Amino acid sequence: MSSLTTLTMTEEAKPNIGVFTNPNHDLWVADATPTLEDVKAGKDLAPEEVYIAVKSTGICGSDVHFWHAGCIGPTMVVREDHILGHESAGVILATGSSVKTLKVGDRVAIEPNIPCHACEPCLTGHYNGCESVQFLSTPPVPGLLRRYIKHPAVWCHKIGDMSFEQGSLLEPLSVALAGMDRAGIKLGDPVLICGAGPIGLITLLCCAAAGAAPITITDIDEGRLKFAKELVPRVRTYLIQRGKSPETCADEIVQLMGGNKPRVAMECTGVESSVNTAIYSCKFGGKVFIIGVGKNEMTIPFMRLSVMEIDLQYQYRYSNTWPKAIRLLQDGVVNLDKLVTHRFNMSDAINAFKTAADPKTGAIKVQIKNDDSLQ
Ligand SMILES: NC(=O)c1ccc[n+]([C@@H]2O[C@H](COP(=O)([O-])OP(=O)(O)OC[C@H]3O[C@@H](n4cnc5c(N)ncnc54)[C@H](O)[C@@H]3O)[C@@H](O)[C@H]2O)c1
Ligand SMILES: OC[C@H](O)C(O)[C@@H](O)CO
Repeated sequence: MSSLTTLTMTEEAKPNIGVFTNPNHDLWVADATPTLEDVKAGKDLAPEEVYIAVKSTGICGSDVHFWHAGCIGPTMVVREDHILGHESAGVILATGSSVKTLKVGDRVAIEPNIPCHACEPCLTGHYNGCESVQFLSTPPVPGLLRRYIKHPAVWCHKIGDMSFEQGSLLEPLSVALAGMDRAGIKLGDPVLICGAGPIGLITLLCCAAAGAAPITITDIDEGRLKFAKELVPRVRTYLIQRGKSPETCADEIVQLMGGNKPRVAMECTGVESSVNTAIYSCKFGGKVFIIGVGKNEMTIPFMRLSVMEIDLQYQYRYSNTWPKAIRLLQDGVVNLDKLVTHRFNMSDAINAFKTAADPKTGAIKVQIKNDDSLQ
């Protein structure tokens, strides 16, 4: 049996809506499932599932990309009406009969994946490699930009009294933490971060917390570099200028780092020239760790990697990072408060997306709130 409190539903009793895109690059807000009636009735709730009132959702660059480009790489393609969003937190409205870990009213962050729990990557703990994962907001799986969703309880993480906004930022923090873990960044490592978007900035906060020194961050946008400096005053910033070769940029970055070549370059743009700048910057035996996603094929300086014994390593989403991410926020080791620059109501989602997509707005992380919970 599922359970539901009247109190929560009175507060939440609005019909379900979602933020959609389609192959024509339209963006609109319309009715979505599950319906309010189904949620109220606890209908179709499997024993291991919960209904959640989504309170706050961050817009990710990939949401904008699905809207503007209709795809990410050759496999993630918008082929029909599609709901966006995968950075969310909310409140439990109902629990399925076998759910023991969550109760109605619990505040949770939603890990937006449903792996199969049966394939080799799942069985060896690397569920980000699940061969049949349903990743919410990657087509054709509908995303979280809705008022209500149904999700397996096991992929909901209790956030205590953390704000819903902070809860939703656990998703990009998870991306950065997966990178930190596998890149093996240590106290005193000289580190280069390429790209000062949300992922680069959160990686910067993690590198600073891990004691990397010196740290340099690059971007083509001066505003984003200024933001990075306000976030972590000790970071050195390097503006990538059009027409400068990756070799020249790399030389200037190493000079800026006092002659210290980075042991690790965290690549957070997915842009070919930036990947190459990272490769030319690194020390002998260093590592270029690539979080950014980009073109299907790229030209990279193969022999530079070879003669410098530089490892090239990649990241795909995350696994097992959320409990760690929650601890880091709760203990103040990483503070993401400043990242949210703009807030919109769900009914105003179109303007939220326009703001997130326009570099002139200075937006870093745009949040979409449910109408009754604008803070
Ligand atoms: N691997 C994963 O699992 C994973 C998860 C989340 C995001 N991503 C990817 O990580 C990347 C960063 O995400 P984001 O949300 O911060 O994106 P974003 O687009 O907001 O940030 C990218 C930043 O890179 C800057 N940039 C562009 N070209 C550059 C260049 N040549 N040199 C230096 N900086 C340059 C942009 O100005 C921007 O500030 C994206 O490619 C995103 O798709 C990957
Ligand atoms: O953080 C998760 C990423 O944004 C997704 O993998 C996205 O790039 C495609 O769904």
